[in-house]
Amino acid sequence: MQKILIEGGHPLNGKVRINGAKNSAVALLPAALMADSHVAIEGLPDISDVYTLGGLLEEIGGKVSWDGQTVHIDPENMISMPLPNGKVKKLRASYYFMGAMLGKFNQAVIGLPGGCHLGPRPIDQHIKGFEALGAEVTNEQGAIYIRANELRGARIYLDVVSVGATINIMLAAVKAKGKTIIENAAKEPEIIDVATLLTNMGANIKGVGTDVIRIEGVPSLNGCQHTIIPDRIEAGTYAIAAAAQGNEVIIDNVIPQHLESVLAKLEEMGVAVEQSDEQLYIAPRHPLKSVDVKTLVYPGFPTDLQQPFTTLLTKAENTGIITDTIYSARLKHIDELRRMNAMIKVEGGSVIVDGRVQLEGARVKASDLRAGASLIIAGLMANSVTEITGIEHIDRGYEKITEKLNSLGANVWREEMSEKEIEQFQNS
Ligand SMILES: CC(=O)N[C@H]1[C@@H](OP(=O)(O)OP(=O)(O)OC[C@H]2O[C@@H](n3ccc(=O)[nH]c3=O)[C@H](O)[C@@H]2O)O[C@H](CO)[C@@H](O)[C@@H]1O
Ligand SMILES: C=C(OP(=O)(O)O)C(=O)O
Repeated sequence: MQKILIEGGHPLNGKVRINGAKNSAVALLPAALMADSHVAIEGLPDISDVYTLGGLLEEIGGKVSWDGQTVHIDPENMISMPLPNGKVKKLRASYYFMGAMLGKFNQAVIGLPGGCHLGPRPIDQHIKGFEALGAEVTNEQGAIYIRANELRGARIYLDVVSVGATINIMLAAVKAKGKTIIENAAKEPEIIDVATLLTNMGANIKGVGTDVIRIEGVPSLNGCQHTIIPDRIEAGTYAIAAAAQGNEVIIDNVIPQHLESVLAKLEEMGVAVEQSDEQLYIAPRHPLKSVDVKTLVYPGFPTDLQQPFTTLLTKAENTGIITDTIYSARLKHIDELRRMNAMIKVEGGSVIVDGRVQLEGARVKASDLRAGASLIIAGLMANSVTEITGIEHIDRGYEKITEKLNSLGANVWREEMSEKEIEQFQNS
């Protein structure tokens, strides 16, 4: 088991390249199982979530191989097999095996997903969608059993705008007989990316990126080649790190439109932001102004950048307020930031962050992926060494984070934890 150490205070300069989007990758891989023949996906990020899902595809008989940046999936020998335990519990996106296997085999048995603990994360809207398509769904001892004689298109109104439910219903519906309409659908770029893959496989999907998605079922899906979109959350994390501790940072391989809400907030704080087709240039002008942030569904400010942004606000000149309307309990970073000298209060569902604080290095624990990102940024800003445990969460979503930060001038490294440290970590 390893920890990450950061000697803070070094200014960030230079260029960092962003990899393929985690939240696309984790849906593209299960989607690939629906094809009748070989699927190649280019640019998947080198992160543990991708390997976990690759392992699940292999468990059901798929052949998965890497050729540099491209992952090849041969689904010919895949079979309908229950996946109640093991890898499915390691991440959230294993729930996409529900929609994909239901769509392909008319049945699926999948353990309840793991992933970041952000407060309650129900999947009632996924289930509502599967049932509307004609499936019977039961929850037996922590696994979801889904069976259908035949899937038939349906009109489905999502009571909550959900990324996962939108993608899962899309997966289950692409081969269903007739027309499916998903209303109040989520509009995240990753949903468009998954729909692009499915369309390349022969699916008939219209309206992705709007809140009404129309799907005409097709009898079969062929293999194809697909290139993943860049990770807007990874790009946003580096943009926030650059605003906090940078001089001039260029973020390469990014779609700037995917980050408009975040870039607007950075500009409001006085950060110089320039955009070109595939790059962002970020240069902070201190002192940074305080801002208030409310997370919303896309194209609003993403909940996945709420925790990193909290860290940035500790450096602003006044008090900033962050309200997460998607996951109001996504707060596990706060006590850890307080250990680093941050002055943060939680009041009435909002996080109130005092600026003008010099963060200090401390021993802290990442309890979820973006809490980890917020602590890494705090470590870069702190005036001594920060030790972060729980880094398996960070490795779920950030490719080569220590190498990338060091290439920007940071001093970040990994160390093996001693037995005593592991014991303390496990008991904490
Ligand atoms: C693998 C992946 O893509 N993860 C992302 C995905 O998670 P995930 O797909 O799990 O998040 P959702 O968009 O589904 O959740 C949005 C909100 O809807 C609620 N909800 C969701 C489904 C449901 O059936 N019932 C229900 O009430 C959730 O509790 C939450 O409050 O979108 C989140 C919101 O942008 C991001 O933080 C996660 O990084
Ligand atoms: C919450 C996240 O991931 P997951 O949904 O996979 O837990 C995230 O990427 O910030």
